[in-house]
Amino acid sequence: MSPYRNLEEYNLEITDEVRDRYASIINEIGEDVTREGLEKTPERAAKAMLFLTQGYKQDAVEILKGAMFKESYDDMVIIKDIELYSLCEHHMLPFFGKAHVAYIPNGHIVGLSKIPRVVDVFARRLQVQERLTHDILECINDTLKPKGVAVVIEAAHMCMMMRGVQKQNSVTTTSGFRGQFEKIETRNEFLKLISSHLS
Ligand SMILES: Nc1nc2c(ncn2[C@@H]2O[C@H](COP(=O)(O)OP(=O)(O)OP(=O)(O)O)[C@@H](O)[C@H]2O)c(=O)[nH]1
Ligand SMILES: [Zn+2]
Repeated sequence: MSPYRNLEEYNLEITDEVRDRYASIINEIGEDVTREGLEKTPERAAKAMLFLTQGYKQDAVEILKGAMFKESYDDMVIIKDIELYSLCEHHMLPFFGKAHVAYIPNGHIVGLSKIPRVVDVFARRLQVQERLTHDILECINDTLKPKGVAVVIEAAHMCMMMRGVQKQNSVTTTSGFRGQFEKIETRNEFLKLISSHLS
């Protein structure tokens, strides 16, 4: 089953303007938007773009606040290998990979599923990988107010693969650390755990 819910569930509506602009682009590149295979493409493309940028309409703080529970557990919580798909703001081409997120609770834990949801809220916007990393980091830090938070993102950028420099195997890693993760031992423990296949 697809991990993604359908568009209707998100209550997204495309506008005629977005659809018509996709039609113009298709014509401009030398295609015939009236031929059978392309007839519905402007609408599909508009829907896809709306889906991929739905993060602008979502509130990551509300998502976290809705599932914070008082709990005295104060060791590291790691959610690793969260798949993410975003769009680079320079070319509007995908970059995709994995996010690894950890926090050390400070009186509250958060529903586990909310961390990947927060990743999606910020990933489904026009982004650069660095800002995406910090958006996730600062949102968790400011809302949950943990003793520490860490975010690592590893991603491949289609704008570097399909075009431009055309490098197929380069992966970009970005990271951010706050609170106790600024201490080298805590940071190293986190980095060791996300690179382990057993954790
Ligand atoms: N730092 C950063 N750069 C990114 C990201 N996504 C794409 N880029 C880069 O954005 C830059 C835009 O550079 P420009 O020289 O203005 O654009 P360009 O002529 O299309 O560049 P090339 O990709 O080198 O052909 C490129 O170097 C991309 O690799 C990202 O998430 N973070
Ligand atoms: Zn790009």
